[in-house]
Amino acid sequence: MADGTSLTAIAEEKSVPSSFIRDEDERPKVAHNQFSNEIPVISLAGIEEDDGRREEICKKIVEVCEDWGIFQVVDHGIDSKLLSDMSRLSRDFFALPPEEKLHYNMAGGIANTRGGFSVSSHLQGETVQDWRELYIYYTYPINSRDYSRWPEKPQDLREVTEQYSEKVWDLARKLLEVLSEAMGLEKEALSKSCVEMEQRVVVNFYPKCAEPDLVLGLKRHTDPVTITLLLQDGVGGLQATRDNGETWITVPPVEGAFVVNLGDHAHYVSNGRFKSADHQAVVNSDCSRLSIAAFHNPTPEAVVYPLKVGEGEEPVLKEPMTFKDLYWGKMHQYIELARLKKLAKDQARQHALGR
Ligand SMILES: O=C(O)CCC(=O)C(=O)O
Ligand SMILES: [Fe+2]
Repeated sequence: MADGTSLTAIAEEKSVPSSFIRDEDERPKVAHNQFSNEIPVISLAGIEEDDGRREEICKKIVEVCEDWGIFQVVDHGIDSKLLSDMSRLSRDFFALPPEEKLHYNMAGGIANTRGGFSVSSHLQGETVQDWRELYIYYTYPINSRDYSRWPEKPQDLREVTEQYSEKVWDLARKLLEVLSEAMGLEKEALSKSCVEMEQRVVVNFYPKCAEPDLVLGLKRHTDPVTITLLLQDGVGGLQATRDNGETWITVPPVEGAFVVNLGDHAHYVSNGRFKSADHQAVVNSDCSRLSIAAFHNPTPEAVVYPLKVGEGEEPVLKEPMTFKDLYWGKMHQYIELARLKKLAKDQARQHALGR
C-alpha cells in the first residue's frame, strides 16, 4: 500500500480492505465524538509574569503530567490565523490527486528520506494498517530541512509550515522550561538533555471510513519523543487511556488549543514522575479528520538517563542509552509484537480448521 496507492482512493468503498481490520481487542471502545472533560484545558495567559500566575499555571501542568501526561493549552500566544491557514492548506494537500501526493512518497521508509507522504505509517513491516495518510516534515534543526521533500502545492503551504513550525518550537521550549523547573532543575535542563533538540511536523489525514468500528486511524501508542504539540480539527477522534487500554476517553476538540502529549523521553528523564500519554486515534463514517503533530525529541546520539532520581527511588532505566537505541528498540518491539500476535492468530485458525 505505502508504495503505490493513496488511501483516499479506496476510502469511498463500502467495506474496508482486510489489511486494515483490527483484532477485536484493539478496536475502538468509545465513539469519536463521545467527549470527556477529564483532561484539563490550561490557559497560559500570564505564564511569563511574576505575579503568581506562572506558579499557578505550572502547578496545574505538573499535576496533569503526573496523572495523564496529556492536557490542552489555550492562550498560548500563537496567532489563530496561522493555525487555521496551516490546517486549511494541509487539508488542501491531501485533497490533491493521488499522483501528486505520491510524488513525495517515502517508499524506502523513514531511514532513506527526509520526510514525505505515506499511507498508514512511516515504518515498514506493519501487520495491520492504520486508516490514515500522513506527511512528515523535517523542520529542526534547520540544516535537516530538505525543501525538495516539502510539497510545492498548494501554494503557500511551505511558507506557512515553516512559520508554524517555528512558533510551535518556541511554545514547546516554553513548556519544557516549566517541566524542568517542576523537577527542581534549571529552566534549560530538559532542552539541554536533548543536546540539539529535533522537531518533526507530522500531518495526519484520516479519511472517513465505511466501517469505523473495525479500524483505527492510528493504533495505540506512546510518542517516543520528549513533548508533542498536537493541533486537531473540530471532528474528534483522539483518545487516551491511563489503565492500559481498559477504558478510554475522547479528548474534546477546543478551537485554537494545542493538545500537549508527553512522550517516553520525558518519562525517562523525570524518572517516571511524568507519564507518557498512552493514546490512539479513531475514525468515523461521517467526515474526514486532520491533526497536526509537532514532535520534539533529542538528537539521536543524546544519552538518555533520569536527570533526577529521588531518595529511595529506583532508576527507570537500568543503564543510560542513546535516544537512537531507545527509539529503534521501541519501533522494532512494536513491529515484532504485532507479528507474533498475527502468527499466533494464524496458527489458531489453522488449528481450528484441523490442519
Ligand atoms: O490524530 C491524533 O489525534 C493523534 C495523532 C498522534 O497521536 C500522532 O501523530 O502521534
Ligand atoms: Fe501520538
